[in-house]
Amino acid sequence: MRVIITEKNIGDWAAVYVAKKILAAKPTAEKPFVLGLPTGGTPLAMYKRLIQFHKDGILSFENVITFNMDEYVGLSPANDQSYHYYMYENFFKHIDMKEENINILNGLATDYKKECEDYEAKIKSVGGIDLFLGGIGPDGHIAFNEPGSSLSSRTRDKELTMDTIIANARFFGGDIDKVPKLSLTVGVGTILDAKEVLIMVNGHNKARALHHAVEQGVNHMWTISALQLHPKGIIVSDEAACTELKVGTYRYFKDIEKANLDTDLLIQELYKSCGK
Ligand SMILES: N[C@@H]1[C@@H](O)[C@H](O)[C@@H](COP(=O)(O)O)O[C@@H]1O
Repeated sequence: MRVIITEKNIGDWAAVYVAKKILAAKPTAEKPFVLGLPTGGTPLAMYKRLIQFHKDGILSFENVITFNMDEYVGLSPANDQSYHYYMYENFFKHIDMKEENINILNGLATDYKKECEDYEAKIKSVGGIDLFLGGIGPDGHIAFNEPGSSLSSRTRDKELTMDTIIANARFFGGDIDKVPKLSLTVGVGTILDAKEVLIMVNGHNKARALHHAVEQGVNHMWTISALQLHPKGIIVSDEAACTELKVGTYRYFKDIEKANLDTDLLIQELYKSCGK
C-alpha cells in the first residue's frame, strides 16, 4: 500500500492522479475508463480541481463511466442531501460526462436486492472499475461498509451505525433524526475488485481510522483495513489525520514518497505534459 502524506491539498493530489490515469488510458467509446466515485466533504477539493482541469482543456470525461459508491435509502435525486444531488451539483453538471455513463444506486428502489444485483452486473458488463476513489468515516468505514461488514461483501443494503448517523448529521442541519438509517452501498469486495483503489483521508477525527488502516491488521471492525489486501491501494492523507501513527511509520512513508508530495509541482507538470 502506498501512503502519501502531504501538507498540500489531498484533493489536488487525488485529482492529478485521476487525470494522469485517464489521460494514459486514452479512453474511447469502445474502451472507456471506469471510475468509482465517493461523496462526503473530503472529495470536494478533488472534484473542484478535476473541473478546473476540464475547463482548462486538459481533461475530458466523454469516455469515462462512473459508478458511485453508495446512496441513502429513501432520498430522491431532488433531495439536496441525496448523493445523486451532490454528484450533479459538485461534479457532473460542470464537466462533459454523458448522462448514460453515470451510475448511482437508486435510493428509491423498492426491491433493494434487485437494484444491488443489477449494479454489480452493470459494473461487470463494462469490464470492472479501473480506479475506485473513496473516503473513510471516523469509524473506518469505506462507502457505507460499517464495522463488522464482511470483507468480501458485495453491493447491498446496509444499516448505518449511530457513529455514522452522528458524523453525517452535519449535512442534515445537525438533526440526527433527519439522517436516513439505511443505505445502499457497494461492498468491500466490490471495491477490492477494482484495478486500483485510492482513498482520501483528512482531519484529526480520521486519525484512529488511519492508524487501523495502515498499522493494524486486516479486521472487519475497520473495513478500510481491507485495503491492505489490494495489490494497488493508495491512501492520501493530510498531516492532521496522522496524529495516531507511530513516528517511525510517518517518517517511513514521508521518506519513500518525498518526490511525490508537492501537489503544486505535480499540477504544473501535468499542465506541461499537456502542452499548457
Ligand atoms: N458513505 C460516506 C463515505 O463514503 C464517506 O467516506 C464518509 C466520510 O465523509 P467525509 O468526507 O464528509 O468525512 O461519509 C459517508 O459516510
